[in-house]
Amino acid sequence: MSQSLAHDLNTVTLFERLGGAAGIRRIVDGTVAAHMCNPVIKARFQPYEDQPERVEEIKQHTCDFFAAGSGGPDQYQGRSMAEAHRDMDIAAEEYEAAADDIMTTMTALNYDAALRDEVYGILQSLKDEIIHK
Ligand code: HEM
Repeated sequence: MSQSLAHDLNTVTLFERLGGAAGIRRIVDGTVAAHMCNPVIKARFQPYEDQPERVEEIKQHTCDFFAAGSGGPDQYQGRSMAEAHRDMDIAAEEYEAAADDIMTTMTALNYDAALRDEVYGILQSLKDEIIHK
């Protein structure tokens, strides 16, 4: 067996370890629900409460973003992170609150600490594109 085929057979992508599209959807649903009651950032998301179609579109884009970035088959069709968040003036404290909501949701869904740390590292790598400087 060639080296690269052996490698492909042994590599389980992050997408698969997150439980594929269904796992990512559960994380995104739980995280959006957590954002809606997180005192640091809820004001950012509450205006969308009466726009269920827009919420669904944002959730779909977020699912695709994580799927595309973790080795899944989906294409991301939304805006770049810098473009989507540029005009929001997001503070570092808000960024940490959003990342905490993702970690809390992953804990509630029984993802282990190693997987949570891996996702947290990816989130940190996006920070500069999202917060206001
Ligand atoms: C690593 C952290 C984050 C990721 C990966 C992320 C990801 C995304 C994605 C994929 C979208 C959809 C873009 C589109 O539909 O074109 C989005 C939209 C949005 N994000 Fe984030 N985001 C992050 C952090 C934050 C933070 C910290 C806030 C505010 C506290 C925030 C507030 C929003 C809002 C309000 C929208 C809707 C924008 C609109 O309707 O135009 N995001 N985000």
